[in-house]
Amino acid sequence: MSQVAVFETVKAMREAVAAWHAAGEKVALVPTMGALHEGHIALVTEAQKHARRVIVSIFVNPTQFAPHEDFKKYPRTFDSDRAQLEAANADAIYFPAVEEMYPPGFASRVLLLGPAAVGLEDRFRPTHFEGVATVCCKLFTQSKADFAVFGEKDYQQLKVVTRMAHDLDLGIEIVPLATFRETDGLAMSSRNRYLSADERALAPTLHRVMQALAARIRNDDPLFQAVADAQTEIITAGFELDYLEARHADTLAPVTSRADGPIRLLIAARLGATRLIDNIGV
Ligand SMILES: Nc1ncnc2c1ncn2[C@@H]1O[C@H](COP(=O)(O)OP(=O)(O)OP(=O)(O)O)[C@@H](O)[C@H]1O
Ligand SMILES: CC(C)(CO)[C@@H](O)C(=O)[O-]
Ligand code: BAL
Repeated sequence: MSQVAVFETVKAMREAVAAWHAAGEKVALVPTMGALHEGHIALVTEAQKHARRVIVSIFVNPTQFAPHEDFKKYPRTFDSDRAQLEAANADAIYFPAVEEMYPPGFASRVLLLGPAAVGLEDRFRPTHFEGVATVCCKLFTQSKADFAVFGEKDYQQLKVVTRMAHDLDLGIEIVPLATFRETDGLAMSSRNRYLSADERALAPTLHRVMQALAARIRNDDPLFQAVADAQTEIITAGFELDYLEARHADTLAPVTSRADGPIRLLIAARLGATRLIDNIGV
C-alpha cells in the first residue's frame, strides 16, 4: 500500500502529470463522484493495465444534477474513498472544490447531439449529459491524461463521452469496463446505499428480468412482446419504470428485431426515492 497524493488544484495535478509524462509514463484518469465501491476499484485496476500512473477524480458535479435531484444528499465519503484508493495503489486523487472547477463567471457548456439525444436518460434528465460532458471535457484537458476509464453501468454516458472525446479531438482514449455486480446481480452503485432493506431485497429483480428478456430475444421471441412483458414484470414487482428498452448497442437507436444489429437492453426504474439504472448486452 502506498500513500496516495491529493491534488486540489489544476496546477498541482498538471505539474505531477507533466513530470510523469517527462519520465515517459502514461497517465490514466478514472472520473468518479466518490462514495467508492468495488466497481470503482475495478476501474482503477483496469486503468493500471493501460498506464503506469492512475489519477482518480472525486467531484460531485453540480452541473449534471437537476434542481430536484440529489446533489445535496449525494454521499460524500472522502476518508473511506482515500483508504480504498491507497489499498488499490492509485497514484493520486484529484479532489477540486466547486470553485476550482467552476470559477465565478464560468459560462460554458458542451453542446451534445448523437447518443446524448436518443430518448433514454436524456428524456428523464434533460440537462444531465450537458453537465457530464462539460465536466469530463474539463477533467480531460485539466489532467492531460492519455486514457480515461468509464463503466458500462452508465452505458449512455459511456457512449456520450466516447463520442465527445473523438469529435472534439481531446487526445484521450476512452476505455470501457463491464459492470461490476453484487452476488445477487444488482449493479454496484453509490446510490444503492439509499435503499431500505426491503428495497434492497427487490432491487436485483432488475437484472433478473433483463437476463430473462435477453434470453427470450436470443431465442427469437418477437422483440416488441418480449420487451412489453418485461416492462409489465418490473412494474408488477413494485418499481416505477422510467424506461426499459432494446436499443442498438453502438448508436442507441431503437431496434425492432434482432436483425437490426447488436442489441443492448437499458433500464431505469425507481424504488421509493432511489433511481436505479442498469443495462446488459443480448
Ligand atoms: N458497478 C459498476 N461497475 C463498473 N463501473 C461502475 C459501476 N458503478 C459505477 N461505475 C462507473 O464508475 C464511474 C463513476 O461513477 P459514479 O461515481 O457515478 O458511481 P456510481 O456508483 O455509478 O454512482 P451513482 O449511484 O451516482 O450512479 C462511472 O464511469 C461509472 O460508470
Ligand atoms: C463521469 C462523472 C464522474 C462526471 O461527473 C459522473 O457522471 C459519474 O460518476 O459517472
Ligand atoms: N453515474 C452517473 C452520475 C449521475 O447519476 O449523476
